[in-house]
Amino acid sequence: MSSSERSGLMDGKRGLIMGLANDKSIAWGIAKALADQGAEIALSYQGDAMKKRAEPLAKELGSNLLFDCDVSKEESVAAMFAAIGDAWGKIDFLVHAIGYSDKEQLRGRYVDTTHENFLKTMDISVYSFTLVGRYAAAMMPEGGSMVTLTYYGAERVMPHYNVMGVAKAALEASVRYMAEDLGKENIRVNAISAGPIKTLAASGIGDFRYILKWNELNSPLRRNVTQDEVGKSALYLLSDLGSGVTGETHHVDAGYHLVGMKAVDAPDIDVVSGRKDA
Ligand SMILES: NC(=O)c1ccc[n+]([C@@H]2O[C@H](COP(=O)([O-])OP(=O)(O)OC[C@H]3O[C@@H](n4cnc5c(N)ncnc54)[C@H](O)[C@@H]3O)[C@@H](O)[C@H]2O)c1
Repeated sequence: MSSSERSGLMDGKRGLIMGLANDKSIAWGIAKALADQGAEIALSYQGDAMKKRAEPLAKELGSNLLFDCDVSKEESVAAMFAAIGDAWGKIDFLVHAIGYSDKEQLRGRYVDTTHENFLKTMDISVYSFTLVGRYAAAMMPEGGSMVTLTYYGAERVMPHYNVMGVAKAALEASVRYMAEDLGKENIRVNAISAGPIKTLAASGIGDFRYILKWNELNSPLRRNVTQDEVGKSALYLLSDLGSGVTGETHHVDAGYHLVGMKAVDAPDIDVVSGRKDA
């Protein structure tokens, strides 16, 4: 949706979007879609390396609430929410677009996942949503809406997704439990299951170009989705348009999740070239 189609769906709403790495981030696609509709946005990134990319993006949105927050440290999360509380008092929405696993283990066999990486992956990719959801809910006295990002590798085995698939399955389950816990407070909790998109995090997954090409050739829409399309779906879930929806995992993947086997008209491809000459 361009600003010319602005309908003010998010006028008067304020919230936090976590997981900004650069302008390819899904967090950025969502931030743009919400800002276009009038939302006031606080943003978070992690670590000095991301700061120089995050600062101009925050400026572009006119946001002066930009935080360096490491979700594996509760004191970092607490400090950020305290600062947002000082500035705004309350919030209406939260976006969690954060995931992590050692990229050496996003190839090869799942069964070889180390204990250390299993725990770290679960901490950053699963527990952190529960943690920030708890802090955010405390700042939503009149209700609100939360969205996290997941992937089809939670439901089916995907090449190289390994421990991230196990983590995303746990994340989707935690969305359902959080939806029940917070529903009585008029807080909705949903996940968007996005199709593959070329981002910093995705580049750590083995053979990602092959996965991208396979989805493009075999999804019902015969293409991949964009960060802007994920942004538009997040707008639906975070605005009043999604008022009756909670506990849902909503696929924004050009329909790939319903596919059972290679499309008859799709060319076969190989991992090395990305596409085999028939
Ligand atoms: N790109 C895809 O193909 C795709 C598909 C489905 C779901 N997702 C999910 O979307 C979300 C956003 O990823 P993205 O693809 O936009 O990539 P990205 O690299 O732009 O974003 C990932 C973010 O996670 C943050 N992060 C990692 N460890 C952190 C920590 N300890 N504390 C705070 N932040 C931390 C990074 O700083 C980064 O901003 C992730 O949950 C990812 O699994 C991505």
